[in-house]
Amino acid sequence: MLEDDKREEGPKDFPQLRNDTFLRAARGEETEHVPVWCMRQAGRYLTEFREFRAGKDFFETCQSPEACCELTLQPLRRFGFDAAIIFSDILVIPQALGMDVQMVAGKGPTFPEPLKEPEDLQRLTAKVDVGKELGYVFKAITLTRHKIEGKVPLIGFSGAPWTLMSYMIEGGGSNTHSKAKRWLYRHPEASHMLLTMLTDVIVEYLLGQVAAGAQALQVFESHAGILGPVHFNEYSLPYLRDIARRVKDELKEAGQDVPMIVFAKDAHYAVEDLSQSHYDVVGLDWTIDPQSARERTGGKVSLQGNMDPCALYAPKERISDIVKKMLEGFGTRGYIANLGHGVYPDMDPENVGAFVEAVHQHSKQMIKKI
Ligand SMILES: Cc1c2[nH]c(c1CCC(=O)O)Cc1[nH]c(c(CCC(=O)O)c1C)Cc1[nH]c(c(CCC(=O)O)c1C)Cc1[nH]c(c(C)c1CCC(=O)O)C2
Repeated sequence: MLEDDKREEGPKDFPQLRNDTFLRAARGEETEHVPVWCMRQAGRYLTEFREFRAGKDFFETCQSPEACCELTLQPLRRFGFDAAIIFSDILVIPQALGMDVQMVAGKGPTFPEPLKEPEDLQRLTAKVDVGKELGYVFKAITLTRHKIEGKVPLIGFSGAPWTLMSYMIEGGGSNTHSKAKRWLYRHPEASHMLLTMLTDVIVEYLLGQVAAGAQALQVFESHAGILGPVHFNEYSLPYLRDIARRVKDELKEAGQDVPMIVFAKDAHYAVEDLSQSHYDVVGLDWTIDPQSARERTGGKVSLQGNMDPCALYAPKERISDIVKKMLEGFGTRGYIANLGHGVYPDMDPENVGAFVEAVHQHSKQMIKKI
């Protein structure tokens, strides 16, 4: 028994993958149905999640591989998702850089001492030992890859540089992001310095996740929308590209091909550029029409998204109709169904289940007719 347990610890001898529709769709290959998963599929809308998290600190939960594994698996026990995303948070990177981040109930992530001026960059750890600081995420991924028993692929993720930079300067959520944008206008050099530092850590972090067992990677640029096209092109896109290129180059050398997804929320103006930024999949929020996204990306990449998370408040029959239209807009090839952002905490889990079933049912029928 002890030997078995020990064997389970390493990032090798993983159970064979039984459902690879998500990976095939990411590569633009044919599938029997359109794969589906939801951002924030592990979350407070599930009673079992709330029970498990009750009374525990959020980031302590993130630091426990066993807890992350359990929370990642919870939604798979309920719904027929075609992929799982490791339970963690994008803000573990600022923590690895030496910043204090707390999750405050009712307020969200909070940095007691955010970066105020360029001198504050000196407070950040210059050379982060990613294996040491974020090894708990790698352990969570390895453990989950074993416990998921090959049911579906496991997605690793990271926040993108600009989104992390904006949290580190704002100190938490913000409507205007004016403190972080002030840096872009007033301290462009220091901004690029910070974004470069973050990019270096993110590349190593994503590669570490793959070495630990992640079968796909998603990069969240959740705060893209606050940047206009000019700032996006200067402060987001080059770093997103650099991340994909460096991760892919490194993996190629090792003979590995791990699909990468970029999700730049509210960056509809950048969809063409994102489709040529070395990612396999472009994730979309609901503000962009599926058919026009297809036309604008010209079949160069797979697409993921993009039902309005609020559409899950609709009655189940209506959800089914909305899903059907979405599938018709995207087409069934090179497409991964998802919401345009995370599942909201007050969502009825049954409606999430209805979404998953509708994607499978309609897409199977559509593919049969082709
Ligand atoms: C911006 C961002 C964060 N974290 C993340 C993003 C990018 C995606 C996005 O745009 O939403 C990424 C994230 N956070 C979480 C995941 C886990 C995997 C999954 O999607 O199921 C992922 C992929 C767990 C989480 N991260 C968080 C929760 C909810 C809090 C809890 O469990 O107690 C979960 C399930 C907390 C969190 N963490 C963050 C916020 C804004 C919040 C919400 C705060 C609140 O609503 O109170 C930062």
